[in-house]
This record gives sequence, C-alpha cells and structure tokens, in this order.
Amino acid sequence: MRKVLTIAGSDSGGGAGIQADIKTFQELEVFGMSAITAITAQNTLGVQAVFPLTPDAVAEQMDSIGTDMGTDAIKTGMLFNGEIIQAVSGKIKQYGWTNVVVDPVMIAKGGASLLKLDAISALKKYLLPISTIVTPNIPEAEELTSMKIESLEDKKEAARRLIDLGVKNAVIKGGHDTDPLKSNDLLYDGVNFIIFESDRIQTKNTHGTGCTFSAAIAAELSKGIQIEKAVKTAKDFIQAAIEDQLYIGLGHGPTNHGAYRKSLRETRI
Ligand SMILES: Nc1ncnc2c1ncn2[C@@H]1O[C@H](COP(=O)(O)OP(=O)(O)OP(=O)(O)O)[C@@H](O)[C@H]1O
Ligand SMILES: Cc1ncc(CO)c(N)n1
Repeated sequence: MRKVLTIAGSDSGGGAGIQADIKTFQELEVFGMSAITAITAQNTLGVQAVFPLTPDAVAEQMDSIGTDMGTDAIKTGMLFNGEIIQAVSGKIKQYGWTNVVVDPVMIAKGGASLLKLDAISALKKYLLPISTIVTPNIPEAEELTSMKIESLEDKKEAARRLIDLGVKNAVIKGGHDTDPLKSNDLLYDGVNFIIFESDRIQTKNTHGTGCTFSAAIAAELSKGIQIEKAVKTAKDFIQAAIEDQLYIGLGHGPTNHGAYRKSLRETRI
C-alpha cells in the first residue's frame, strides 16, 4: 500500500487540517501518516485558539517516519511560522522525499491567521523550490505573487510567477472566485494551462475544502499517477464531498469525505 504523510495542523472540529487529510487518504486507499505542526481549538464557527508545536517537535515526527516507514508523497498544510517551514523543508531534503504537495494555508474561513505574515518569505525561499505542486486559493496566490487576481489572465500570470519561484506545478483554486456559477481551478505545469471546471454549489458548508483537495492530489501522486490526472481526481473528490451535504455545526460545516467512494460504488452497480 502507498504511504502519504501530512504535515499540518490539527482541527478539533474534524473538517480541515490533519483530520480532513487522513480521512481523504483513507477514502483514496493510501496509508495516512501525520506530523502535527499546531493544535487548533476550532469548530464550524471559527478558530478559538492556536497552540503551535516547536520546530523540533515537528522535525522529530518527520524523523520517526523517515527512519522507519518512509513515504511515497507528502502534503503540507498549516505550517504557522518560518521556523517550522525551515524545519519541514530541511527534513524533506534530508530524506530526499518527492511528490511534495504544498497547500499554502494562510487564513481560516473565519479570518484567523494560520500562518504568520513574515513566514510567507520562508515559504517562497525554502519550501516552494522543493515542491511538486502548490495549491493556493485566490487570496493566497495574491500574497505569494504580490499581484491582484481579477480575471483568467491574472490567474495565468500568477501561475507563471509561482513557477518562477521554483515549484514545478501550480493550481490556483476557484473557491474564492467572484463567478457565481462556477468554481473552476487552473493548473499550470510551466508549459500548458488546464482548466478544471465545476459548477459552484450553493452552500456555506465548505470548511476544509482546500485541505481535502490537496490531500487527494498527494494520495494520487503517491500511486505514481501524473499531475493532471491527480488534480482531476481531487476535483471530482471535492465536488462529491461538497455536494453530499452533512449539515454539521452552526457555521461553515465540513464536507462529506465518504461521498466520492460512495459515488464510485454506485456507478459500478
Ligand atoms: N461552492 C463550491 N462549489 C464547488 N466547488 C467548490 C466550492 N467552493 C470551493 N470549491 C472547490 O473546492 C476546492 C478548494 O477550493 P477553495 O478555493 O475553497 O480552497 P481553500 O480556500 O483553500 O479552502 P479551505 O481554506 O476551506 O480549506 C477547489 O477545487 C474549489 O474549486
Ligand atoms: C488546522 C487547519 N488547517 C487548515 C485550515 C484551512 O481550512 C483550517 N481551518 N485549519
């Protein structure tokens, strides 16, 4: 069985972070492992508290995996500060790990900061150059590229700038797009632009969509699947998860991680 490591924050509410990643790995039939960067006290209403771990604590978790089990792919989520980013990048290099998916998590839906502002430069300097794919939403892509994104042309220019930072592929997600009917994602591999179209689902229950999407890409890459196909599966996975609503909590509820596999079973019958 292929193994995938998530390096991310814990979401007590179970919809985002480590919890979303492990559920996604399980559904896509890969063996999930974790290195926790921070513990958040969080629910569908927002983030009540953040308790970061030390860079050494993160590095030791990665050593535990590196010296025994190894991994076929990695996904990074909430990294919180520059010191953790440096520790994570150093360990990825030390173990020569490939298939590195970086979800540059910055701000939670309720506005809480999950990455210190001064850590953005560390992300660009240490992590993006050793990444296979980066998966920003629109505000994150704007931060990383220092430009405003208001059109498809802007998205393409931002994707080009991300590749210039050393990452091999970039997918700019459409969840925060102003288009009321579509939530399209744009993939750029340094040569071609590919648009992954989907209808925008009218719902407030989109907590953890970005975590789930990037975890699904990592799961597929661990199986040796090519980037374009991995992103397509991730897109189908998140579309199914948002569509099959759970109505948990009073705020932005989680998505249903079991929906994609359920839909595959139903089409087989
Ligand atoms: N309402 C929606 N309908 C359909 N797809 C959506 C919707 N909202 C988000 N998506 C899809 O979910 C994925 C994640 O995108 P999004 O831009 O929401 O990420 P994010 O802001 O990083 O998520 P989060 O911070 O909640 O984890 C993308 O594939 C996007 O197109
Ligand atoms: C722990 C954690 N990681 C990522 C996100 C972004 O969705 C969140 N809300 N919480």
